[in-house]
Amino acid sequence: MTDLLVVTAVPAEAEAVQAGLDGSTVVVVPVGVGPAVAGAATARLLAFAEAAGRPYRGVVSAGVAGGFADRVAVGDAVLGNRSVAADLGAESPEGFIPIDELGMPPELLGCGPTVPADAELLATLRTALPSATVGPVLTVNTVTGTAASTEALRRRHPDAVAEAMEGYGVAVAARHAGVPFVELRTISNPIGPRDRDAWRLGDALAALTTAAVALR
Ligand SMILES: O=C(O)c1cccc(C(=O)CC[C@H]2O[C@@H](n3cnc4c(=O)[nH]cnc43)[C@H](O)[C@@H]2O)c1
Repeated sequence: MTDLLVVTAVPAEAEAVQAGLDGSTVVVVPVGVGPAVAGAATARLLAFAEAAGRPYRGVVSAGVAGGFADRVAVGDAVLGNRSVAADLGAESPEGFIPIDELGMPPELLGCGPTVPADAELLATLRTALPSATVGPVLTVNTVTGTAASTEALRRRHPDAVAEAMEGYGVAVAARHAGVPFVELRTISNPIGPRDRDAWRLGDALAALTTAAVALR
C-alpha cells in the first residue's frame, strides 16, 4: 500500500499527529501557515512522490482550528465534508461576494471556492472516528476576531463547523494531483472576539493525537 500524506501548519501539530500513529504508512509534514504556503508545499510533495513512482493514496490537512461555539466545543474533533475558501471574493457595500458570483469565466476559477472531501476517505475516517463532528471547514487568511465578522461568517456559512487557515489550499493541490483529500481538525478555541489566552492548544493537540489513531 502507498503512503497517506498528512500536512499540518506547524511542527507541534505534526508531532501530535505522529504521536497517534504506530509506524504505519503515514507521512506527516509541517508545511506552514496559510492556504498559499500549505497549497504550494503540498503540491510539491505530491509531485515528488508521483515522480518517484510512489504517489500518495490520500492527503489529509490536519491541525487545530477555531470552532463555531454552537456546533463544537474545545477539544472536539472535526472532519470536513468540504473545505471552503471563505474570504475568496470581493467586499461590497451590500456585503461579501464569493469569487464564483463575480461573473468571472468558470475556467479562471479552478476548483471554485469549495472543494468537497473525497467521499471514500471521509467515510473511512468517519467510521474510525465516530465522535467527530462532520461539516464544512472554512479556510481564512485572517483569523476571525470580532463578533461582527463571526456573525457575518455564520450568516454566509450556516452549516460550517470550524475555521482554519490551510485546508482549501491543500485541497486544491490534492485536486490538481488527482489525489483524495480530507480535512481533520481539533478545536483549540471558539471563533469570536480575539482572546489568545483562551486558546487551549494543549487540549487540541492531545485531541489531535487521539484523532490521529483513525489515520492508521
Ligand atoms: O505555539 C504553539 O505551540 C502552537 C502549537 C500548535 C499550533 C499553533 C498555532 O499557532 C496554530 C495555527 C493554526 O491553527 C489554526 N487555527 C486555530 N484556531 C484558528 C482560528 O480560530 N481561526 C483560524 N485558524 C485557526 C490555523 O490553521 C493556523 O494555521 C501554535
